[in-house]
Amino acid sequence: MIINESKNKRIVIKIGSSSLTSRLGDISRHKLERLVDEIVKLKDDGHEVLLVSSGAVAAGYRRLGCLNRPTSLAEKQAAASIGQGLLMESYSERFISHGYTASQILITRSDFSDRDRYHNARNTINVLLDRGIIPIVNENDTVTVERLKFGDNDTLSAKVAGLVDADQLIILSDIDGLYTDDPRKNPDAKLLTKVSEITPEIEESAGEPGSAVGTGGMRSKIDAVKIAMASGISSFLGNATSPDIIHKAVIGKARGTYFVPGKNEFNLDTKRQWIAFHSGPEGEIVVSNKAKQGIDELKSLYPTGIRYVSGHFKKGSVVRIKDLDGNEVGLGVSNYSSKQLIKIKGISRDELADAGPEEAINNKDLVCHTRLAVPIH
Ligand SMILES: Nc1ncnc2c1ncn2[C@@H]1O[C@H](COP(=O)(O)OP(=O)(O)O)[C@@H](O)[C@H]1O
Ligand SMILES: N[C@@H](CCC(=O)OP(=O)(O)O)C(=O)O
Repeated sequence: MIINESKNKRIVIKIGSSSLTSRLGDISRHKLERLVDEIVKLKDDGHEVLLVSSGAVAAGYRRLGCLNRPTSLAEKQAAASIGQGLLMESYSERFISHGYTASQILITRSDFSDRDRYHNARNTINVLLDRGIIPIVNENDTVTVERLKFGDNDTLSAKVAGLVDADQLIILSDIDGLYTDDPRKNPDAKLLTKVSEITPEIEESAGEPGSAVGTGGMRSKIDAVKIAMASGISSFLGNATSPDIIHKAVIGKARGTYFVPGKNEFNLDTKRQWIAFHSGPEGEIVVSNKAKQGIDELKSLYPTGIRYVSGHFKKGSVVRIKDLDGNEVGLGVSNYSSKQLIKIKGISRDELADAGPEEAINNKDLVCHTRLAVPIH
């Protein structure tokens, strides 16, 4: 795998709990410092680095008085409240010892579902990266209710990589990469070194976490890679304990799995990423078969193609687009409120005259599910 080494890149690195913890399940300072030292080499080479780090629960549960990693939500959140500060302290101390500054960013899903807050997060992170700071992102575990959780840091890292237009997403775990099956269960499983399409076989092979501290297992890593691919970002999955793994991953010489977005990938811009992965749709419109075909071809949707409208939404809201059989075919930003759409549905462009924009949904504000084989929301 040959990668242009000379260009300074924007790299998002995700470190899972399993890569930061000892066999007892608490934070291993040695592992953390080794990874920081590797990141420092990238910084010295001129790359911009953003870290998505798990480990808050692992770092905090003992001081909470638990003997083992807790399983109840309230205890996990309490442990994260203690552990997040301790985790950041360890990161900050080590980065500062090398002359670099780290910053903490805690995110909940609702921070991303609001478009202004999404943009604000992007602007803030850009300032930090421009000034050579290493932002360290984690889910804001302590305050997040289950329903509003990103759930795992794998998909969070891919969404952050999209937000900041990263050149590469590096996911470090306790395994050498993606295998044809969970190698802990199947000794004949083979390592896949390059993947340019997430096939149904790959989806099936991706199993549960391999340790008691991991959250999403290979399943959530594949979901993350799909989000990165849809955003046009290359990913790498490898073992955090393998020497010099981060530098080698960047130059394309690491043992692990490289995921390369194929030419046919949709390559969502930031607006479409927001519509696809973050927005909270507020209503539904059902479209004719002809209009559905247009959506599959990523063409704008006109009022004439709309059959039914349901829900109460304002102009500018994201709506689900369904076909006549009730299957969701896409998502889009409506140029009209639900009230207005009910009035103009089914009418032709000529009849619409000067009542408003010709398109009910502009193709730039449209995400089509058939072109986007990734989990939405
Ligand atoms: N097809 C697969 N290839 C590689 N690992 C797999 C596969 N299916 C399941 N796994 C398991 O996923 C684990 C990594 O996920 P996880 O435990 O959540 O780690 P992390 O804490 O780094 O996020 C591996 O240790 C492995 O046992
Ligand atoms: N936010 C949680 C970790 C969530 C998570 O995704 O964990 P992991 O599967 O180890 O990357 C924490 O900091 O403990």
